[in-house]
Amino acid sequence: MAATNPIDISSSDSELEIEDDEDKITSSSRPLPEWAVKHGTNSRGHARLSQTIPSPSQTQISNLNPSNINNHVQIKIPRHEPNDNVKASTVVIALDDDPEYFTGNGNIGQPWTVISRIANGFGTDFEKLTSQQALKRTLPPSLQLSGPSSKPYILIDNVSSNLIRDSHGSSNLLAGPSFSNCQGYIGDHYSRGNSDEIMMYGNTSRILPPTLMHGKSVNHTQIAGPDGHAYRAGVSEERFSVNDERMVYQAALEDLNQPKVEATFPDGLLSVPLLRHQKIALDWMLQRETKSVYCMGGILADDQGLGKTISMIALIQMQKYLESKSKSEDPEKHKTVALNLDDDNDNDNYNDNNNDTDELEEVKQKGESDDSKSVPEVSTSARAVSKRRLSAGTLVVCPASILRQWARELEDKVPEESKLSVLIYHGGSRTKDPSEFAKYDVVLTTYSIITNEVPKQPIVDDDEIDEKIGERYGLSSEFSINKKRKRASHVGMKMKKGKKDIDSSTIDPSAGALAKPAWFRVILDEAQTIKNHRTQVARACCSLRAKRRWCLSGTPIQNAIDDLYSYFRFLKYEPYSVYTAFCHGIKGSIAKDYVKGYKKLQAILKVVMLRRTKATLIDGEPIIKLPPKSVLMSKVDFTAEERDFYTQLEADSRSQFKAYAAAGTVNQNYANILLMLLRLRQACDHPLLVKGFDSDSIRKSDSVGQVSVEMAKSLPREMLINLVNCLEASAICLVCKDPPDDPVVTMCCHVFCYQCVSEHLTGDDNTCPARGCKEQLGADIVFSRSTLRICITDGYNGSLVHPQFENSVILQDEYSSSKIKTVIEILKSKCLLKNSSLESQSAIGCSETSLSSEQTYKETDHSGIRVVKRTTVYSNSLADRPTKAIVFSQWTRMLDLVEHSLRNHSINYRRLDGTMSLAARDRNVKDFNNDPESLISCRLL
Ligand SMILES: Nc1ncnc2c1ncn2[C@@H]1O[C@H](COP(=O)(O)OP(=O)(O)OP(=O)(O)O)[C@@H](O)[C@H]1O
Repeated sequence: MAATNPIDISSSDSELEIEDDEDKITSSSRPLPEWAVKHGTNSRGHARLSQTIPSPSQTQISNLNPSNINNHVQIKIPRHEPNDNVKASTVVIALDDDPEYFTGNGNIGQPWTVISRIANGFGTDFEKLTSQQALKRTLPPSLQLSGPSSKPYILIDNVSSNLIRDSHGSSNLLAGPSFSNCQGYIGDHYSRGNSDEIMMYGNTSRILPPTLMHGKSVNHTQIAGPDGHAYRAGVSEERFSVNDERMVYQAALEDLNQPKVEATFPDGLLSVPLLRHQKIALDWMLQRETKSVYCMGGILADDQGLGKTISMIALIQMQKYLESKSKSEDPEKHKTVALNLDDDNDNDNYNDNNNDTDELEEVKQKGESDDSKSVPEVSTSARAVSKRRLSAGTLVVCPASILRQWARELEDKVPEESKLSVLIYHGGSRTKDPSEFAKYDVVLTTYSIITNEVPKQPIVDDDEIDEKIGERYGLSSEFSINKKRKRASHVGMKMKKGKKDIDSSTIDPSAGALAKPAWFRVILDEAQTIKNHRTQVARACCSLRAKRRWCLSGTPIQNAIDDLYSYFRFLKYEPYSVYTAFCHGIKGSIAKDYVKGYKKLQAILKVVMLRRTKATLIDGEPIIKLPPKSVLMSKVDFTAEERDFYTQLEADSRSQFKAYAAAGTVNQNYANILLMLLRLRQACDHPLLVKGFDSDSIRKSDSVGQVSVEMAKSLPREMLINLVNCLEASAICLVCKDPPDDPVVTMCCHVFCYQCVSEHLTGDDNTCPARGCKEQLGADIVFSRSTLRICITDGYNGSLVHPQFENSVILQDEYSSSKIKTVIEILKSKCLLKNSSLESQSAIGCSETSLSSEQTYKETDHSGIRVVKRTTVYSNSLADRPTKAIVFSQWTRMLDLVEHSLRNHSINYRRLDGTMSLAARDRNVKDFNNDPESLISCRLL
């Protein structure tokens, strides 16, 4: 959720530095990076390099050049968001290389994102570019080098919505979607997510339509909707890259003719007024829910921070309001409508084949008789007339990190008189009785719980179809379609078989409570979580029985068009919810003629998707007015000692690499080489990070790492070896079913992504999430590869610290590195000074001005007619509010060191990291937002 006027300061490699290095990548004087670029790509076009370390190869490479040590600080002053809660502006500080920080986290259409990913995916392509070419293609115009700049390290970008997304507010960035994105970024972006993206580019050799060719101007009237203005955010013709399919697709997405009708929203249902674009969204959603014959729902794909949550809450409230109105006006009619609402057409067979009908009926009656008075109106209509199955209200599924945020929004944005009853279905003590759900208007739960409790739809056997689509460029379309036809019949058979499977799996006795009811509405927040339709989470979500279905996502397409299939499947958007139809109707059309294909896709999407960005105009006015955002990057110099340390580390790394090369063991040692690169980056943050820990144990040193090292030390060597073998043999995480990111193995020999299992270490439910395993988990019995290896090799910790530095002061906890010192200086200058002056102002009676106000004004349009326009004006008096700061790093060990300095300078802060329980996170987020005591609260991500 948002805050105002964040100032974002991140230290990282600057793009300028990265680009300057391009020539050097190909130079023989850079053997290590050259290898990293070449060998970092596997046979599928994935960059192994990026799967393993959290930074683009170019970033790593620049670290090896002593003249180009990445020790920069970037300062961004982004815009503020509409947030009635906002009491402060925010400073965001990134402490380590974080290309995401420059690129956003995967929004299509962000030029940096796209092009830097091309560079990752096609290391060789990138190598072929001269540094100037690369620079031109990579940097937004405002950042391109055209002669000496008077402000070489000050970047100002008022366009990038991704950056805004990253910094659009305290709670949003820290506890909300952005926090999860941040987590997802570390994991997804650099391992599986990034790989998929690279795969997409690997298949991409298409030429852009003429209108979108690089260097040619785009006729906006051709790509914009009939209203002539919409959806050009981040799409600048200068920025299009040849061969960039995603850009074409972005343009197509933004060409959707968006609705403009605003819903009339009764007073008293929300405690804040809806913004205009939210009223439009509400009207559109009501239409989708009430007027469409099938697929009652859709994808609300507004940009991050535009208020999708509040729009959905408005929808829930509105529907409840309409229903109670209709009931009071015509009770008979209401009954008929209610009966229809119970008709869950995608699972009609459910109870026909269901031996549990009686049981469900019993449960239903129990639910009704137990507490009929407390049953909310909204779900009553669906439930009361159900003769066949238990019904419940709205189910919201979201990542655990934003579960409380949803609860807070439902609490804060709904006035007492119209309160919705909300159940947070999470934690070990959650109810097992499905009839409980019927008592609530809204049930909030997480994707992990859905995955665990809901039987999965069968996987679509699509590999060969995919291959054919991928091969299409080399084949005549006829050949490829014929081939596909054969496959289609095969898959069709499978799907039919699958339908039976669904029915039988739905009555799976092991299914949890969530699988039982027919939900009135299911909302998937951060719906990109299900983008891979093969994953368990996606298949479980698709099995949920619901009348109305919604996907919320600010980044509806992250990797490829295939992402859409998963949404269509969930939404039951026929015929594209059937994979063969999706492949033939959408992918096949694009393969045949991409211009027509994308137009067709636009039309298909238009039906079910509403997307606006922060630059979207309504009647010529931006839907949201934000103050400018500034990005400032400053360079931090090492002290002499730090520089010596880094130079020595680099020299050691080089000679180690040469030794591998001489022995012909580069390939076998690629992980170690990546580790060396990682350590160079860490050395830029604080030399202590390099000492004594391997990469992943550093990241978890304050939680899983240290306690598990202690435990691992006490285990017999054979057991350790067995655990390492388990870890290395397992290619997928048992929770997300993707290749594990930050893999860890439990004592019961189950392998997970660290992030996936961490919920089971700190949450209420601490049983092993592997199916059928009931082991109790704890941080002490979850091991990383490096922990196990350290213990197997009798304490060797992989430290690359040269003996001459063993006792150096820079390797002490108390030592404040140059980067940390700079952070403290920035905090003091941007926050402390300003806030103390504010304090004195308020002492003499200055009042805080309101954040935003609806203003009506008259202006003359082109035809000379006076029109009345409304706009929301956000106060520019941000200077009047205290500034808060967010400091983030990808290494928790670094956060420890920053904390140390914050304490030394008596700076009040709260910490937030992925290892904390939801309750602890929630508490800290609340403190950060509300604590009047703190001049600054820094949350360390
Ligand atoms: N009409 C409104 N009045 C007051 N505050 C609002 C309004 N609309 C949105 N906000 C606030 O703006 C912030 C961002 O909204 P929200 O988190 O719902 O955006 P979102 O589109 O869901 O973002 P994301 O994609 O990151 O989840 C929240 O703090 C929300 O409370």
